[in-house]
Amino acid sequence: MNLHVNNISHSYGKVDVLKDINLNIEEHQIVCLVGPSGCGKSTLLKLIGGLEKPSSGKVMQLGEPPQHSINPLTYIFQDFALLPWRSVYDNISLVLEDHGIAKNELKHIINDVLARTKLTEFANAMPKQLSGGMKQRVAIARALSVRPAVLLMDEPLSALDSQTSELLMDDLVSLWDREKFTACYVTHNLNEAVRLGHKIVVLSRRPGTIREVVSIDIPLNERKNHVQALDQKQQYLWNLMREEALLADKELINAD
Ligand SMILES: Nc1ncnc2c1ncn2[C@@H]1O[C@H](COP(=O)(O)OP(=O)(O)OP(=O)(O)O)[C@@H](O)[C@H]1O
Repeated sequence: MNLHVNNISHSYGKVDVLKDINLNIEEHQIVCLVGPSGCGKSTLLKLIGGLEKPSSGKVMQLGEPPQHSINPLTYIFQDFALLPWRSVYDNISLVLEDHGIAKNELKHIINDVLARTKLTEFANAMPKQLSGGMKQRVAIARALSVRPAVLLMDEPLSALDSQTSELLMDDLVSLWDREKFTACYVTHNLNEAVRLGHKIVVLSRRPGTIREVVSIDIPLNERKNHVQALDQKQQYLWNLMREEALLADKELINAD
């Protein structure tokens, strides 16, 4: 399934947040949204996920979601959003319950996503026993278990230290390699964007418009061997954003 963002503009009251956004999210691609603070990245993700309705324009779903998809547009949040009183296994089963899935099938789905995210031996652990990186892996496993058409990821690594983020980026790349998924990934971290994005959408300051869409053709699993090319892309992105990031930063300070 592809998503087409068709001429979306959005305001909160008198504040214009997004203006004339047109964007394609193609099946099996990871599209990263970057841009200065407050430019509307998370808002755009919410509009794409249907959590909010745009002031004008629409998001079109083209084609069918994967077979047996329980939740075609599935979120992964920065703060993991696990229930502390449920084990890893039960946090995943939570999103599958009440969908009429036979017990055996449910077990199969959960064991499969636990294996894919290397969590099998932690099935019975409670969230408080897990590191931040492990918690986010559980959140990723839970999201994959519902067979999403598009994963909507809002700064999923930003609560983690840099080494853990590195490991999780590797995990995301190998998950994508094994079974291609489609994702829209909000980040303020340009290193994440160049490591994970097939397409990187650079938004301007608020009201966010699309300044440029930068494509990276290097396969995800080869990117670590192309440090120089990625550094150049990252520098290019930063040059596009630098002045606006400085202005956005000042705006926040002035607003205090
Ligand atoms: N529910 C809301 N009601 C009113 N204003 C909102 C709401 N959500 C976001 N905003 C405002 O819309 C603007 C864009 O916010 P958004 O969180 O989408 O930006 P962002 O690019 O994700 O920011 P950041 O990089 O700082 O996380 C901000 O000025 C924010 O204060």
